[in-house]
Amino acid sequence: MKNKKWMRVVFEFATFCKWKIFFSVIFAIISVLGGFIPYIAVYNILNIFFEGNPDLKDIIFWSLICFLGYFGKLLFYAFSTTLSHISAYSILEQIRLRLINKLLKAPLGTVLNETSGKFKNVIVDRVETIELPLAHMIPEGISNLILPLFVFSYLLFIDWRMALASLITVPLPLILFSFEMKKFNKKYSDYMKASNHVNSVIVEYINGIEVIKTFNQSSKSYEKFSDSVKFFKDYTLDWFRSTWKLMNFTATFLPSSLLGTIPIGMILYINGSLSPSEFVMCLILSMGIISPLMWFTTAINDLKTIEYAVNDVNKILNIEELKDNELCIDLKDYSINLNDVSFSYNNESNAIDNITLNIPQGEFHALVGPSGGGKSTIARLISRFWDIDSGSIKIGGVDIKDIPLTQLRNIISFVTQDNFLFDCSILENIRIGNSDATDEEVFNIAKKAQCDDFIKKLPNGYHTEAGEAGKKLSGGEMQRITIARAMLKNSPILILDEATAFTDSENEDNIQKSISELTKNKTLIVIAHRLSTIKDADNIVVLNNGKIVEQGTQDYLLRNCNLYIEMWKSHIGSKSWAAGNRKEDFYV
Ligand SMILES: Nc1ncnc2c1ncn2[C@@H]1O[C@H](COP(=O)(O)OP(=O)(O)OP(=O)(O)O)[C@@H](O)[C@H]1O
Repeated sequence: MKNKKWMRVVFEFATFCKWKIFFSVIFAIISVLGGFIPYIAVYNILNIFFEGNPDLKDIIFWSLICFLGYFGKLLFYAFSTTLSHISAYSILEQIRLRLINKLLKAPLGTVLNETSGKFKNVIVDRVETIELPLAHMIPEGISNLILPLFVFSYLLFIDWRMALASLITVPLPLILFSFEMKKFNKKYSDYMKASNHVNSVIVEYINGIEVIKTFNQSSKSYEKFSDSVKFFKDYTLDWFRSTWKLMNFTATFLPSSLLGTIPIGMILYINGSLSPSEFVMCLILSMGIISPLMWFTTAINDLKTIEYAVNDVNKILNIEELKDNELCIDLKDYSINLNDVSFSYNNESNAIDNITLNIPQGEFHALVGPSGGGKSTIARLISRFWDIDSGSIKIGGVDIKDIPLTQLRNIISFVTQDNFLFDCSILENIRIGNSDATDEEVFNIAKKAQCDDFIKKLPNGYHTEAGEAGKKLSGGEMQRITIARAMLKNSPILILDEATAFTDSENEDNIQKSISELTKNKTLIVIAHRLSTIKDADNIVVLNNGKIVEQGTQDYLLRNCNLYIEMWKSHIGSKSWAAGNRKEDFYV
């Protein structure tokens, strides 16, 4: 979807419920007609009185007509608003489904690069702001536009001079209002910026509350928070102050049509060109023209709200999707080949520079090197979080761009240090790895992943909710649950990105046991800072500044690669330091 105008986008989403919208419009028009009937009835009742000798039957008859008109108006208004609300919520549902679908099809890297708060803000909050105006636009817009037109036409029919007199208060506020509207777009855009800033500061404040308290930053960060809240209040009040005189003048002067109809009506009545019933009727009708039109002053604001929300939605819908294939491809094996691969995140410097790497099926390869060397980037590119800029990445001899994304996701398991648990039971959290797995299979896998013992100790065992359990689980235990999940998935290629990064040695031991179960007979890529965890790898690739410095077995690297030797020494140093300076063998 290119940068379409926001109204077109709304219409596009509205097409699938077009009949509901159509009938909402029809019912709104019928409701307006119903609302117009009392005017006719009142005119007739007035005539009966002014003609003298009023007949009670006629008055009751027109009163009933009046009542029926009101009843019809309310009934069809209810039908119209019901349909318009159903349509609005259906449109919201469609927008949200399209957004979620887009996040699935967009490059994972692009999604992860954005803060989750931003997506949540658009998908939940901004989309919600569309509902109210959208649901009320049809019934209220139609009745507030068509009813005054009918009333004005009826007024014209009774006496065209009184019809014009009823508009006497319109020109001045309209001219002043149109001047004010010239500034509206800019003011609204600044208002939205200030509002978004407050939102982001609040989200940052809540997300970072632990750091704020730990580092005793409460007064400083509170200042940032209170400043932005104050700025928002000041801006909104300034805008309000700059317009309140005009708005109040418009709100009181514009609907005062009696200022025109009473004096002109008096003159016409005295001249004898307006009967008493026509005079009274014109006064009543004139009061029903302008007030409904005042609704459009608030509708301008509502339209802007929709415009901004739809534009935010559009930004997400415009994210370029990864090209995908439908048909599953036969792969000869699960080897991985990177051939002359280069990739840059920002089109400036290459995070990965002309990397060539062959990982035969079933082998264990490790990526090591200083921070920022490109280890995680290689892992993400093999999983196709992003498409590479040049070269090729093949699995089983097939370019990963030609492998359907669902197939690629099935053959690769990516275990990172972010142990995300969904808000469901531990059992279901593990079952995410394979939704067809039976409870027994989940229990067995949990045993292999060294999870069974601690899960059983939770209040409801495997049925404990992850949120409740999360507070009682250590980082290492959560890690083993995600490893169990990956074991259940049982995909032929495994990527472990710093999987043991933040665990103590006791936990590391358990994790190592679960990892060795997980990795049996798999093509394995491990990114690790703890070199002891990858010392048995078939091949260790040392990366620095996006390039391969050297590769080989641990023995080979300890003899030939200075960078690896330095890394190994510092690893051994930190290990022995952690163990109370007990010197360990150089080869652990
Ligand atoms: N999402 C991103 N957007 C932009 N640049 C990125 C992104 N992720 C990484 N980089 C940059 O790419 C380069 C390689 O980063 P990468 O995360 O692959 O290194 P690494 O070797 O895994 O580092 P570490 O050991 O610290 O995790 C770095 O210069 C980093 O700043």
